[in-house]
Amino acid sequence: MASSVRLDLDGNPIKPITICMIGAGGFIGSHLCEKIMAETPHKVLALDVYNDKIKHLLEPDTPWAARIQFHRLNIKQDSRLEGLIKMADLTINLAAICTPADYNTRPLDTIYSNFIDALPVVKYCSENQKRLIHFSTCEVYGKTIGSFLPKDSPLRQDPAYYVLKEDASPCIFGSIEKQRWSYACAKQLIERLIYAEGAENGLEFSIVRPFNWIGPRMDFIPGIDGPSEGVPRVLACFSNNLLRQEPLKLVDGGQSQRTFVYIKDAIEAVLLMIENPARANGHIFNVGNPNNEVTVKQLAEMMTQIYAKVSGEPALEKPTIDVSSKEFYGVGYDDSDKRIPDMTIINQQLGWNPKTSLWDLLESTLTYQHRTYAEAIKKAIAKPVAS
Ligand SMILES: NC(=O)c1ccc[n+]([C@@H]2O[C@H](COP(=O)([O-])OP(=O)(O)OC[C@H]3O[C@@H](n4cnc5c(N)ncnc54)[C@H](O)[C@@H]3O)[C@@H](O)[C@H]2O)c1
Ligand SMILES: O=c1ccn([C@@H]2O[C@H](COP(=O)(O)OP(=O)(O)O[C@H]3OC[C@](O)(CO)[C@H]3O)[C@@H](O)[C@H]2O)c(=O)[nH]1
Repeated sequence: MASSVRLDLDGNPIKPITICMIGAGGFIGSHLCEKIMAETPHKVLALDVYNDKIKHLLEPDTPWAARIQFHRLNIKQDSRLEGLIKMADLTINLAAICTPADYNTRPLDTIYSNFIDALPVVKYCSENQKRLIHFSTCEVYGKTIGSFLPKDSPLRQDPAYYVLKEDASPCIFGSIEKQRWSYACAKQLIERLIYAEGAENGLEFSIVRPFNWIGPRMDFIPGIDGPSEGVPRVLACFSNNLLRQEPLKLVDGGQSQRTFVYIKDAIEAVLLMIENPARANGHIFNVGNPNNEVTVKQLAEMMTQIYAKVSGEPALEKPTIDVSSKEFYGVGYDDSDKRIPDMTIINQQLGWNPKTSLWDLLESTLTYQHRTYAEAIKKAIAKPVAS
């Protein structure tokens, strides 16, 4: 922990607080807990059904042992939830089903997880006058306005038709049978509910819209620390292919575009929100890196090149294959075409900017993936399958 007094962005000393972090055992939660333990005096009540990704933080002999407590609970059905929120000054809700392969195949679980299960959290924060930082998603923007223009329209090059602004862009989803949008729609409704609690009942809130945060500990590698048939998000899918020396699968040609931000940059933005309530309350924040835009095909090519460098293994002669979205995700899949975050609000309120280039963040992440999984994959491949 830093020994000097921490100051907020307005030069005031920051008082140590207690944070109830729901979903603390996930990808973002694990990095946020790490940062809070290493750099701040705050306490964390870490709630999740799993703790594998934060085990290293829960050892009794760490310098922060008295500041982190793990509570294994499912927020769907646990009477301890309100008490834990009451014990804290701030609640951060990260809990969600948030892998696209689930949105069209498990739409009910997706909607319950992202809307119904989040309701009591909002209610307890509002009733007990506790501050809430809620994790939404960039998917609430859906498709860009530009995607509806003719392919050759010059307006497609105009940022007004594709840059996504918290307070101006519309939310454009596909039809109801495109169940891909069940997640975005549930997240949109919980955002509206939180906003209304702020307007009508004075709830102090901030909403975070992450734009493809990536880095170590994201999701799982199928058959190693997750189900063999499971489909994680693209970073883990491509890592799995590279580790197994298989071609990377490009869904519908990999033409969709994404901006990727390094988890460690993004966590800095969340810490600024935590420690600057007067600047963060009442705002919705895009958190992404507009400079790191690629098509999914370009991402696959970059990851192939970087993995060859960090592993010392030569790249495949044919590193990618095309697969239809119906084959890969099933019926009801649809996609966001392009996601560039407007950075005005986070810049104005918190002075935050991302630092890490896509190349650098992939190099450190793939070094981690290789170090963590290469041996286990080799063993799994060598093991004869039981007949
Ligand atoms: N990673 C990104 O780029 C990204 C992008 C957009 C939105 N988000 C949002 O950020 C949040 C965190 O995402 P992540 O990438 O860390 O995902 P994650 O799946 O790694 O983490 C979510 C955690 O919530 C826990 N959880 C889920 N349901 C729960 C329940 N009922 N009770 C207790 N714990 C429960 C899970 O066990 C998991 O550990 C989610 O709300 C997600 O929608 C993330
Ligand atoms: O093997 C694969 C896996 C995926 N794709 C394509 O890559 C694009 C990105 O996919 P992914 O990271 O899995 O998810 P999305 O960006 O579409 O959605 C996420 O964004 C934020 C969040 O809310 C939470 O993380 C989530 O919904 C996409 O075009 C896939 O089709 C691929 O080609 N090959």
